[in-house]
Amino acid sequence: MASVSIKQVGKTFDNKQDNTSYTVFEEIDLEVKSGEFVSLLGPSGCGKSTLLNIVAGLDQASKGSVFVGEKAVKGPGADRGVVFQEAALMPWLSVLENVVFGLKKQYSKEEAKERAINYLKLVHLSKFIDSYPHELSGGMKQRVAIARALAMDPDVLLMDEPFGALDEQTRSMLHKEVQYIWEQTRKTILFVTHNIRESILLSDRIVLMGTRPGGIINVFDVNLPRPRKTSSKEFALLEEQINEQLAGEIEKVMKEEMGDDYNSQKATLLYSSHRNMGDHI
Ligand SMILES: Nc1ncnc2c1ncn2[C@@H]1O[C@H](COP(=O)(O)OP(=O)(O)OP(=O)(O)O)[C@@H](O)[C@H]1O
Repeated sequence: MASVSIKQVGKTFDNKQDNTSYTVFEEIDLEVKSGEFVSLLGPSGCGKSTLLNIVAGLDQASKGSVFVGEKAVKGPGADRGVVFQEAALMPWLSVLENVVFGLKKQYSKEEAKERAINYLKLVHLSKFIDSYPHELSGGMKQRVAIARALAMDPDVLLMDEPFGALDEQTRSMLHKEVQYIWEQTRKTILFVTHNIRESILLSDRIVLMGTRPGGIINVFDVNLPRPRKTSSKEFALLEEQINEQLAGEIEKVMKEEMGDDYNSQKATLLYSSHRNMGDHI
């Protein structure tokens, strides 16, 4: 297990074609403690994925640095496992072979197989180890992707909207699964979502990001006992609080994007009746 320290990280994308640049965020400071589950929540385009990719070493910060434990992030590494919205499994390999694939360098054939089977057990896919990706549902594919990441025994699990493309029931089942996995493994988890409920259900802390200028606008501690009930009064209260702040951010973005076409009444109608703003941001 290891902590993640994001220190004064800024990111600017340069567009060489027209010599312009776009600063996503100027300076982000965030400390994710060892074993902590932290969600990044915010409107579309605020830079959640960009920040996660920088921590993953898939993208480079324009300034600042990221540490996993004591080690500075210089690129992708086995200490960080990443799960994306799409499972990206190799279709010509079975479920077992997909998980074994990344383990071949580090482990003997037998060890890799045993390890893969254990992690597929953890995500409750023992019965499907010989199936091929096209025979699996979207939720099952994501469970394979999670097993594949965990089998490498990373210190940190980075998840970028892992359930964003799934239906509500499957998503809800996978929430339970992730909580179970987190309790079993106590990995440090950084989780990108635009779903308020999902973030309250799963996280110890929710980092709310804003846009233009991008950055952290608030951090919410979720001091609710697990497993969390969406029907509880405390849950609803926190949801309302986050919703209010997020709605303000979204309105700001819409105003900028629409300019004179922006109609605040219309926007309020569109957004305010949805507590779970997941589909709208
Ligand atoms: N490679 C790139 N080149 C130029 N701009 C980029 C690049 N990647 C991302 N951006 C821009 O950076 C901003 C942040 O993008 P990012 O995908 O991190 O946001 P996000 O909060 O994850 O959004 P979403 O919830 O829609 O996935 C966006 O305005 C996006 O257009």
